[in-house]
Amino acid sequence: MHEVLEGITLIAYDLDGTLIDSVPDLTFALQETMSERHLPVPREEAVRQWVGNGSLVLVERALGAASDQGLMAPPDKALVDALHERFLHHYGRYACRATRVYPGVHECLAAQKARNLTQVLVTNKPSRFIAPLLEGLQLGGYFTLLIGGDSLLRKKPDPLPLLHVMEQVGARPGQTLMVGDSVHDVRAGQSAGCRTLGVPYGYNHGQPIADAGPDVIVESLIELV
Ligand SMILES: O=C(O)COP(=O)(O)O
Ligand SMILES: [Mg+2]
Repeated sequence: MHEVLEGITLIAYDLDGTLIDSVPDLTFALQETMSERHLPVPREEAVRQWVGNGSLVLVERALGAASDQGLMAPPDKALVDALHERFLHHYGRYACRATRVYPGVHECLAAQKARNLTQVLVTNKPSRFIAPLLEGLQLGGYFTLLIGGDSLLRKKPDPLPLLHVMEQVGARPGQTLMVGDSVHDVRAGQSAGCRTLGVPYGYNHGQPIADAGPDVIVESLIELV
């Protein structure tokens, strides 16, 4: 067993960029959203830099980038909100089209289940997409709790989602490991007093995850088997 799991009873996983590569479908939904308004469509490499703070911020970043490039007027709140609604609509239709589970994820989840560790999901993704995605990718059945970016009053990097899940399952911070791909996961984990583990293959706004200072970095979750 990997030493980072010593004394751990609860593992909280981030979703996008940690368990699944969802950027192709997020990109497609964002492209549909922008193109139906005749706005410039973003490329996948750009979207990869923008994911991490939930869907509203994703739409804001797409509009902000287009306006910074002089391709449109600065967006007002009404436009951001309207496009966010359309984004949610399109993503709801295509969330599982090209999204893939990263190597080692199934094996890791099955191994911790066999060890009787409690596993929960703490993502900034809107909660309505979580269960259908997990079902579609055969990842259902591992998680005791599913917390989305709109489930509680505040989302990562705020510690609230982690404090909530620890309270719900009766785990102390010292018994809890936060696993994620971005600085927001590491900050949330650190602020909640948890152990933190980073993966380098996801989305961290183009920065190495080491810069966020997690306790441990693993190349793949297979290392936790
Ligand atoms: O929806 C996002 O922006 C990121 O979601 P995550 O917290 O699962 O990485
Ligand atoms: Mg993530």
